[in-house]
Amino acid sequence: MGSADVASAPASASPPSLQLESVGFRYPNGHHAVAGLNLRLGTGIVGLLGPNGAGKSTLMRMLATLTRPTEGRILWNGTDTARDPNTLRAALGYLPQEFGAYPALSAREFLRYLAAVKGLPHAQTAARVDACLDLVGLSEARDQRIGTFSGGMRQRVGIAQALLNEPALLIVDEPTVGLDPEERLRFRNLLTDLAGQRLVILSTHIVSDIEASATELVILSKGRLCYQGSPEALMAAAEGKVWDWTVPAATLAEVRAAHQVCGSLRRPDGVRVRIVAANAPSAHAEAVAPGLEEAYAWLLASAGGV
Ligand SMILES: Nc1ncnc2c1ncn2[C@@H]1O[C@H](COP(=O)(O)OP(=O)(O)OP(=O)(O)O)[C@@H](O)[C@H]1O
Repeated sequence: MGSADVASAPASASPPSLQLESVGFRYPNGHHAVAGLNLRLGTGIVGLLGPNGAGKSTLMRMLATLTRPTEGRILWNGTDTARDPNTLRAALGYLPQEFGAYPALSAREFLRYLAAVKGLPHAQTAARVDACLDLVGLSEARDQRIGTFSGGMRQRVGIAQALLNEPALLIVDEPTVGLDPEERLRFRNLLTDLAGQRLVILSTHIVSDIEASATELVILSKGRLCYQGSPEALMAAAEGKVWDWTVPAATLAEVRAAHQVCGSLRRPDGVRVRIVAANAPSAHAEAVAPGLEEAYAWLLASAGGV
């Protein structure tokens, strides 16, 4: 199988459907980390965004069937994942936040080992492993020990292992943490290539990770859904709420204390700040078209969830 086939052809022929009905999760200490989530997701790249502690990892672990919701139901193609986790697991590729690869093994050895653990038919393993390594751009390095890899290369090994079973559902948790800008860009492009007929759920608190790729956004704040929809609609909702204002450098601390500043740029005539606010912070401030980062900041500010 060529790499293009690997990229575009998940195991299941029918389009994926993931449905959450009033899903919640309460930790044993009583902390309600996720509450009342209703979602319907199909093919595409879903960016799951939220500030630290919003409940993203808790949700990802429930979606990956590592924990069960303490409230509500998660349905994969109509099957309740609490009653029958194996239907979803057979279709799942998962790259957790902490991905442990064995540094003493080569990428190829490691993937062959995982293919055996995942129960892939032995006759197909060698070709499948090489196709997955090819897809993530590690063909040339496949016989090198993982211990010698950069952070970005290790993350690509993580994606390759998640693709072994041709998943219809690919879940990736905070994949770009610790990567340099070039590796981040490469990783983002890879995820875009992988979308095809899959549902890819990418959790992050970094807006630029999903800016170019997400077809849909799911935004959590304090365990609750505060937005589901397209990036374009989120930006449209912030229209007229983003301001460009040049202030004297000496007043910057004061401006930061009084307003929500989501960017600043030093200029010879002062500091140009980007502010999200319902009304103009000054008669000298000018409304500008919101970027996704600013629209996200506006949503969180207006939801009181920053
Ligand atoms: N084992 C646990 N017991 C109790 N509370 C927990 C536990 N794990 C996480 N939490 C709490 O649940 C909430 C959601 O945590 P979670 O890790 O899901 O958030 P997150 O959005 O993934 O954040 P981050 O981006 O920091 O990983 C947080 O308030 C966190 O402190």
